[in-house]
Amino acid sequence: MHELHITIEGIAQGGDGVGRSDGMVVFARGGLPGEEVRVRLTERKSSYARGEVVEVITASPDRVQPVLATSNHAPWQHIAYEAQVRFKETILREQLAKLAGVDRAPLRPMLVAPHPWGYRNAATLHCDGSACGYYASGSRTVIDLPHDPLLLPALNEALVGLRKVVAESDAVIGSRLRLVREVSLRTSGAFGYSLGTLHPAPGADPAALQRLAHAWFDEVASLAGVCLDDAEFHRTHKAIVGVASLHDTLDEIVFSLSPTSFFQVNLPQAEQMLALVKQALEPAPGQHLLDLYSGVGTFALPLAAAGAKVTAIEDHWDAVTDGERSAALNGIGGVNFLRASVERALVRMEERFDGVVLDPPRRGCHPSVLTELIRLAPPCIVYISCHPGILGRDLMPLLRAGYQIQLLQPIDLFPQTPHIETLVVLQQAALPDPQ
Ligand SMILES: C[S@@+](CC[C@H](N)C(=O)[O-])C[C@H]1O[C@@H](n2cnc3c(N)ncnc32)[C@H](O)[C@@H]1O
Repeated sequence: MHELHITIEGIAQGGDGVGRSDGMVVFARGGLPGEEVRVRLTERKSSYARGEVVEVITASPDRVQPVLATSNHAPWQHIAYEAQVRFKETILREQLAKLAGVDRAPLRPMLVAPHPWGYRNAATLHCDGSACGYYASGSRTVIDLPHDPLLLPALNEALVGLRKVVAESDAVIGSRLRLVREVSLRTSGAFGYSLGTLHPAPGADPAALQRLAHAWFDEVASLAGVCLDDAEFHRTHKAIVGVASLHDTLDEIVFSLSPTSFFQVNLPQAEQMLALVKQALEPAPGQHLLDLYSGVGTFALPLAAAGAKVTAIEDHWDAVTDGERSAALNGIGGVNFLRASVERALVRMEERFDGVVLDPPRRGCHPSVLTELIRLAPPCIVYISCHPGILGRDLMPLLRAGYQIQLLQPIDLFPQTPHIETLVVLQQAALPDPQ
């Protein structure tokens, strides 16, 4: 493949270094601003090209020795943590200026992570029969990863146990990791135990899966259960052995969590985010709040615990069941979960809400959701986004409708990766004084 010698001038959303060659923009994976690099091209279009840095000729002072030899799931591990934070702030500022025309917004400095490694409480690893780890950059080749430094220690303990069982008991299990195409792990920081889920490979022998689950469970003392992802019945995750759900705490609320429900992976940082949501919405008796894309009620339950009535909308079956179970477990009465898509549920709503939390998946909101929100006209909206470009796109209609940004707070939920989480507090502009 063709190679180029370029100087990296900036950093793009997504994390690649950006340079130029003969007027063409080059996105260089692994390059840092200020560096002179040699890039091997992997894709070439008329106006831009993409490639991989294969040699750093002049290194940036922000470059550090990577912890892992290769890794697609920690693509910023070669950047010093302070510089990661700086780059994320720059990308966020640029994207909001470009896509939402927001250039004088009160962008606060990033809330940095106290633990830039060893923070994740959940992960899904791919298995291909001999390797268990993550995909290599831009391919479906699984890179074997015996120890993942992004994970909480209990999850690495579970992974070590799985490998030992597979290595030692090939005869018992029958067919090594080819039995499973993925392994999901979730651990409870509060209670110190974990849950494993096996996603079977096509045609995997059910009896061998059972033997693998039991052997893994017996090997790792902190595993409270091993579940089977039953792809034919998406809504159920049966425990092969032990329990099929786990408890963890956030804001002193105990959450019941099924293997597939979304839950924040970096809980110390999620606590900071929740504190900002509560500060913005000031939940109190007499208020009615709306939590859109509510998951298991990460925001809805603490807001209801503070006395507000909360309507929570979420379309994932298990997440709603988890939310309802957690409300009962904590004696929180004021929350009503609607198991529905936000797009469909909002159209039918007529109530007046005192505030809204909006935490969509990476793709952001369907335009109709923003139109309906504008119709409902809550005085305060807290938008939580994991993609600055999509955030810029979704802010546009809200700003045009008269909302103003009160707070723009990036929170580093995902150190060692280019993912950028941002919390935006929007207030309806005051109506003109009739005098
Ligand atoms: C980024 S997560 C946020 C969950 C929750 N707010 C939290 O912090 O844990 C987005 C959630 O939206 C849900 N979701 C995705 N699309 C949806 C839709 N169209 N309608 C309702 N829920 C949806 C997903 O299942 C997921 O639980």
